[in-house]
Amino acid sequence: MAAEASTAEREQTRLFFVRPWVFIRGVPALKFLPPEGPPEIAFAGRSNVGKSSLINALLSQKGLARTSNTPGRTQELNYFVPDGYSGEAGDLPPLAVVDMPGYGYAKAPKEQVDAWTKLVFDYLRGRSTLKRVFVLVDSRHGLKTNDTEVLALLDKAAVSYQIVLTKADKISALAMPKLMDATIEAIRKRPAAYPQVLSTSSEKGAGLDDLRAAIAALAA
Ligand SMILES: Nc1nc2c(ncn2[C@@H]2O[C@H](COP(=O)(O)OP(=O)(O)OP(=O)(O)O)[C@@H](O)[C@H]2O)c(=O)[nH]1
Ligand SMILES: [Mg+2]
Repeated sequence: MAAEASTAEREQTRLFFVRPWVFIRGVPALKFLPPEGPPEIAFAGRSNVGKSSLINALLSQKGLARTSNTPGRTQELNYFVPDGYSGEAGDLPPLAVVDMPGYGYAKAPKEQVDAWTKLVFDYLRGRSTLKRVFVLVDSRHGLKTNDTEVLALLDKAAVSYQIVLTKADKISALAMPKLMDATIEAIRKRPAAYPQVLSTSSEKGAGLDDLRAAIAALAA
């Protein structure tokens, strides 16, 4: 259960998310990253878990991040910032949100999968301004081996991460508490894991306010 937020905290969160956000840059390789400076948060997870959909739902902007039924939709590190900032040196936003290519998609050509995986892993372990990685896990599947590999990498690099169980509307109300308990147990001893696990549905809007509050707190 999230701690009760004060009225001031709730107002800060609302103001943060009420403004429009814009796409500023797609990064196909690390040398194209924007200058390091503002705090960044990233959405990582297996292909098709709902990373781009969750960003759109959080920012209340359908179509901002491109989504698809077909895994492998997001192919670059896509940067989103509040409107009015270019993200260039001297015009840095209070926070950048990064949508990432998914990992674990076996059907794309091998060179492409290898390139995405390298990009994702290099970014996750090497970006000093990365405040937290939200590792999204499909509620129907739970943590898989390649998720655990990513968690191990983040533990090793000491990058804070938080698990978000996505597509909560796809499992029964009875199954969710069990999955939640199993997930909390699975991360209990992981050094860089944030102990609170969130569940969301981009489709139904569930869990979004808790995630927004977590993000606004990271930008403060
Ligand atoms: N029922 C339901 N479907 C969802 C939800 N979130 C995403 N989806 C669907 O899942 C599919 C994948 O969503 P995306 O947001 O494109 O997933 P992604 O993780 O960004 O995928 P890649 O960029 O390919 O790695 C789309 O068909 C979405 O409509 C949700 O909360 N509930
Ligand atoms: Mg995507």
